[in-house]
Amino acid sequence: MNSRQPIPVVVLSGFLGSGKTTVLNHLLGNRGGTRIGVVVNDFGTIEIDAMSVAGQLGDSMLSLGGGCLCCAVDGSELDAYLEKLAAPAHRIDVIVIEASGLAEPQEMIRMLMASENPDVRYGGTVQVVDAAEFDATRARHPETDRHLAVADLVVLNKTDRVDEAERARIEARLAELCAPGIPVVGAEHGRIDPELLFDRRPWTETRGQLSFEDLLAQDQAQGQDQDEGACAHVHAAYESTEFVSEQALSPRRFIDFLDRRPAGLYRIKGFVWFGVPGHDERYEVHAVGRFLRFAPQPWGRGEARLTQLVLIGAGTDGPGLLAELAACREPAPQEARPESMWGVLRYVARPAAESEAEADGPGSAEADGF
Ligand SMILES: Nc1nc2c(ncn2[C@@H]2O[C@H](COP(=O)(O)OP(=O)(O)OP(=O)(O)O)[C@@H](O)[C@H]2O)c(=O)[nH]1
Repeated sequence: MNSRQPIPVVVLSGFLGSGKTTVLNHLLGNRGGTRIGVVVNDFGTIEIDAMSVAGQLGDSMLSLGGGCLCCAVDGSELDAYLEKLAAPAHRIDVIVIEASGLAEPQEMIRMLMASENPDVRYGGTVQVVDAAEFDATRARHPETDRHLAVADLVVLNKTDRVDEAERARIEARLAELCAPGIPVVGAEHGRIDPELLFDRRPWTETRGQLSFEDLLAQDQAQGQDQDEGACAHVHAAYESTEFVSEQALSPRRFIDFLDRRPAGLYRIKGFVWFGVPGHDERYEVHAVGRFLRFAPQPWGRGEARLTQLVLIGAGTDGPGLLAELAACREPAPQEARPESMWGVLRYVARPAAESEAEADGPGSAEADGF
């Protein structure tokens, strides 16, 4: 007989680049004694998100790349993952699924509610919203409103990138789009109170605005589209291009490539090796819309020097992008002058206190890529 309480499974969703991995890393770094199991679902086959959280977790993380978990129609794949994490040996208190930035949370909820695994139970959906991209994301993908409607908690992230008035406007809009009484928590860099997730009595127990029947009805409504081969999911409109290079990239040519990136190329993430003397770190890169950031990090011990990028966009020319990136390769990076890194260094995030102090100073908008 199963004497354990079922482990709550929380779905962490949100559009591309909204800050899901950042929230997850914050939770992992502030979990106290709580043991978190994590399932990461990367849209591309290069598991950038998984790499970004792996350091903190060891064997209580499972990653799935190459497509959206929400497309696993019968949920057996997800069930298999949850079963592994729920094994008593892991002593997990809560499982968080970081959905891909293009996932349909309703599908994941449906699968979790339909799961026959007695060791887990659906524990709610957290929807991460990028305050700076709020209107742009809704305009491009009206489906995101549907995602807000099933959320049990909304994290309005990147509040540092909007002013008070804009934040108030977004909050008012969110109150209309979410189910009544759903909390909207503002956050900078995903810093939310972990208690919101680890509470023994999760918020969903009192909300429950979405029944299993509702989800089945939604499914049937979508079924017709799917029969016709027109997947109703957001990600049907998006394609992912992946670039890997063992050769260093020229910082100047790469910045030039980024400056010219087409509007449809909505998200770039990964790690770049420039190999310029004095800058041999691995540079994590994030582009979300026109926003661009680099973060230098040390290479792992024995880690191969490599550039790995995932580019996600709508109507992008994959082979063309790959050709442009191939042209950024630099066969002799050790001969490059340190100044060639200046273009990259302009986009390196400064520590929070420093960037707050300089927020009104010259160049801060430039560094955000505006
Ligand atoms: N200015 C600012 N940047 C943020 C904040 N939160 C996250 N970011 C940055 O936004 C970028 C995307 O963050 P991620 O956490 O990778 O977003 P994600 O939702 O996991 O992205 P996908 O997995 O591609 O959907 C990174 O450069 C983060 O450092 C924030 O509150 N303020």
